[in-house]
Amino acid sequence: MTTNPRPNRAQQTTLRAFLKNHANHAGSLLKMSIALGTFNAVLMIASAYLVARSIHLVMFQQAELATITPLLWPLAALILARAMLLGLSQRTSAKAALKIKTAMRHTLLEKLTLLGPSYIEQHGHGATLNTLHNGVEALHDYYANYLPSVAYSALIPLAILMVIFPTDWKAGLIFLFTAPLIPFFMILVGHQAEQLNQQRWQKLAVLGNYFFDRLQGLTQLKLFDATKRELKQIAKISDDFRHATLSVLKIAFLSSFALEFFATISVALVAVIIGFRLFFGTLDFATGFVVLLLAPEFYLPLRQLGSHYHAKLEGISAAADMLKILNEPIAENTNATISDHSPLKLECIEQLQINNLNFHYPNSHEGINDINLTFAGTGLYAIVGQSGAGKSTLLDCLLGFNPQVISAIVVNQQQLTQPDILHWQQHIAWIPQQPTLLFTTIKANLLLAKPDATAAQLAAAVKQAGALEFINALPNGFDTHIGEQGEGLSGGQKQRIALARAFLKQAPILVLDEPTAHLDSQTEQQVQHAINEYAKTHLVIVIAHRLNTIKHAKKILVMQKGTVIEQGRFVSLMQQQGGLFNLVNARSHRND
Ligand SMILES: Nc1ncnc2c1ncn2[C@@H]1O[C@H](COP(=O)(O)OP(=O)(O)OP(=O)(O)O)[C@@H](O)[C@H]1O
Repeated sequence: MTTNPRPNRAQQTTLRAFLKNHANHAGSLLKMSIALGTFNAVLMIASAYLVARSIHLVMFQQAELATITPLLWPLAALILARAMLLGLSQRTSAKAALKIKTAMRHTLLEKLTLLGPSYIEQHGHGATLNTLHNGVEALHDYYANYLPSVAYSALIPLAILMVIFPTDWKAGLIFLFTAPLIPFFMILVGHQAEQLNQQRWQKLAVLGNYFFDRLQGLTQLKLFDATKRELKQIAKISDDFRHATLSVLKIAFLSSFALEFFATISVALVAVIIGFRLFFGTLDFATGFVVLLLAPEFYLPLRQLGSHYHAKLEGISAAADMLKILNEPIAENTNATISDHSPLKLECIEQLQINNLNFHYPNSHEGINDINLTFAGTGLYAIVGQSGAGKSTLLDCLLGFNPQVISAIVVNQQQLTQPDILHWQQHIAWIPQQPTLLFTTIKANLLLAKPDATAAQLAAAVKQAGALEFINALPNGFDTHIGEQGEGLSGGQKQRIALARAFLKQAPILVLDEPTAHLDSQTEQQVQHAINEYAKTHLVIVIAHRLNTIKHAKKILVMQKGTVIEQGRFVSLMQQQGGLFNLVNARSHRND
């Protein structure tokens, strides 16, 4: 995982512009929320006038209840309207934030899909998850609270000044000169707080990566008796994070205290001056009382801006991580987007070609070179080679996980482009070495491939994968809940569920990585038979080690050091005594 240095001034401007641009996803909702909030403030000013007038009538003109009733009714209506406006405005801004967060997650996921799994591996699953989840969540307060409060801090004091100046210009002047104190102090502490908050986010990303890694490898850590050591390390990283959080909180408390202090002093100053003027009779009670009622309301939006300043810091720090993902260049065709409207036409696969495929991992010489292959629409193709020969890399490129080289793939004479990737992937069923099974029932896991599958289709696919017997033997059959990553099932059982899911999808291309690795010899035969049957009508590409798989292949592709060194049928390749011959011999020696 890499850590971001603190963004400089130009980058911060970019981050603010980025957050502002994203507000456009719910621009009208945000504007509506601000308009409702501002209208609420206008009603507040009107109710202050009504309250002051009523009290003035009662105290100085001994007015009866009947005299002030015409003032009290509108006052009650104003109070009710204000409560409704406040609720509506908050609801609208929350809705806007939700819309923006959804759009942001969508944009990030699209970009991550384009960048492929290698980007996530390089930057850490925990850190990426942190950006996608905590980062996007941190934007909620930014859009729902901070942005509206920026608008209120300008609009509401302005509205109050507009009515105070004609009423009592001296009080207006006090408001005018004390108001800037609050934003000034906020900017002063904000700079330091921004830096500390950025550091806090970096520490959170490190913590996320560390937790994710250790949780995944918990069993192995236990076996190596390394849990205590790791716990110490986790405690240390958590402590670093705690210190970083406390530093931010210290600044936040300090700034809130200062803002409250300035606001209170300003209100007190107005109150003292009004008091003196009332005492010396240079001001009438109703005017003085209106000013006193409006004084706290004048500073309230500025105080709220101060209390939401933390949301701004969080938003900016989270945006830095997001922008890093979104600005990550894709080697070729950087303007490409993933589209649901791919021009690719694929009713069935007649031919699949890989032309001049060259791929290298970022900052590394490792990868695959000069791959040129042709696959027919049906048949079993086996990819073999020593560990590190480039088999998985080749499959990753074929599956569109490395979008920058997608144009090397030609299907039915159509060259793929980046917008085709999603559409292309829908035509492939893929079973990696460790297939993903979700924390739900077996049935739900199977239906992921074809949500509308009938019970008969489900049973047929499961039977074909040799999984029907063991699923039926489970206490709840298809409704048995399995843990995360298929916890509660054996390796072979997980593999067969994944296979059944692939069969259910009936994709024209089935790609498998070591499909029989975890199976006993009887199940291996069953599964191999099922794969061979599927290959009669579909294209099956498999990374294979077992002789059984290789022998039945229509073509074997032998890889070495990132290139395909030979290809052909088993018997002829063995007769050539080349790469495959050496591999088979080395393996049989190992087994001896
Ligand atoms: N994310 C990565 N970053 C950098 N290099 C990588 C990455 N993944 C793989 N490699 C390198 O690329 C080469 C090909 O790896 P690949 O995983 O494709 O081999 P393989 O034939 O599938 O190996 P195995 O049979 O052990 O799974 C190896 O030298 C490997 O070290």
